[in-house]
Amino acid sequence: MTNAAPELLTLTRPDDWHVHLRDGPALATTVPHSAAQFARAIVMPNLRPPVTTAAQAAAYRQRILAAVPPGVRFEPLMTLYLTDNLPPDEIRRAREAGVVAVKLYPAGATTNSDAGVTDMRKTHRTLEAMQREGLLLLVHGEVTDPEVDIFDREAVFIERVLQPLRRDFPELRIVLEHITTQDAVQYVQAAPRHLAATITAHHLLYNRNALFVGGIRPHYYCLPVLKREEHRRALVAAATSGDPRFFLGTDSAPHPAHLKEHASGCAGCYTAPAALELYAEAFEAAGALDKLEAFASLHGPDFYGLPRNTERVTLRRTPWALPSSYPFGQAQLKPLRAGETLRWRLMASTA
Ligand SMILES: NC(=O)N[C@@H](CC(=O)O)C(=O)O
Ligand SMILES: [Zn+2]
Ligand SMILES: [Zn+2]
Repeated sequence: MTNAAPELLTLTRPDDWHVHLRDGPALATTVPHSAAQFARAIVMPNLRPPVTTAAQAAAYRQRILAAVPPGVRFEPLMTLYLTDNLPPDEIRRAREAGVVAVKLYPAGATTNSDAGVTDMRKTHRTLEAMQREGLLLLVHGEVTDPEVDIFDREAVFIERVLQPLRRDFPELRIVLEHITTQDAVQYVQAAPRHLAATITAHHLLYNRNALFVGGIRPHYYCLPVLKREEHRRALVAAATSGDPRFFLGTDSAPHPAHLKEHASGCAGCYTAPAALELYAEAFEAAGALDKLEAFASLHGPDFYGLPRNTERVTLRRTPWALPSSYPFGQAQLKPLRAGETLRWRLMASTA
């Protein structure tokens, strides 16, 4: 196998179906990184305050576009943040403004989720409107019940929240974001239709040991938190299986380095600058580089009902050192694998 491994890997230009670009001066760092890697990205709405109206989404989109480097094609796909009182009327306005999806954060589940949903029943009329207007529901799938062990919160969410939700809204298209467990893989595989999942590069590459190698390592801390090796293996098997219900979503989630290296460090891994390289590493380790294109570039647009990209990109097997940090407004931003050598490198894309 290894001596047949390719030096170059060319694929349809990929998209990122889950990314945090943040706002303000952060966009000068995050947007060029994502635009160098991806043609389109589903932009998460967990700003402060969150993006809850069509008008806010349209304005945020313009700020993102203003940060795209000249000559680069990058299309931000906008989302709204579901709250207990997002009016059903806003869904039609959102669709007309080009918003493609609404994001469910259980209140308190993750970064900037305090405005999230406290009780699903409060959202039912809005979910009906989404089902009618064809907007997707994107889900941070963890319960917040402090009685539930943090490593079980995804599995419990599926049983307590997702299962009833799918029964009540059978025509709603749902993406279970950044899945981390074998339970989630099996649940998605068992669903006949309208359910898919994104998988991050870091959950394909690491298990929970990575958080504690030689001391606590905050740059490996994200939510949902890394899980046991058996779960990582289930994610790799799903991503490399060719099953169209699994596709790429980096969940690249930048935080200033001083707030990650902190007594109460923020959750989120910044992977955008080398996202495709990290996925290639995970697929290569599984002997499945031939499955990367479908996962990274084909399954996502197919599920969202959007055209596939026509440009191609090339990855080259050549060692290079990832920078140890980037400027991030007044702060520093440390990517996952800061200063380390990567095996693959993305070359410029071609038409
Ligand atoms: N993944 C994370 O750990 N953090 C994300 C939020 C999220 O996607 O849950 C963030 O916005 O920082
Ligand atoms: Zn999340
Ligand atoms: Zn996220």
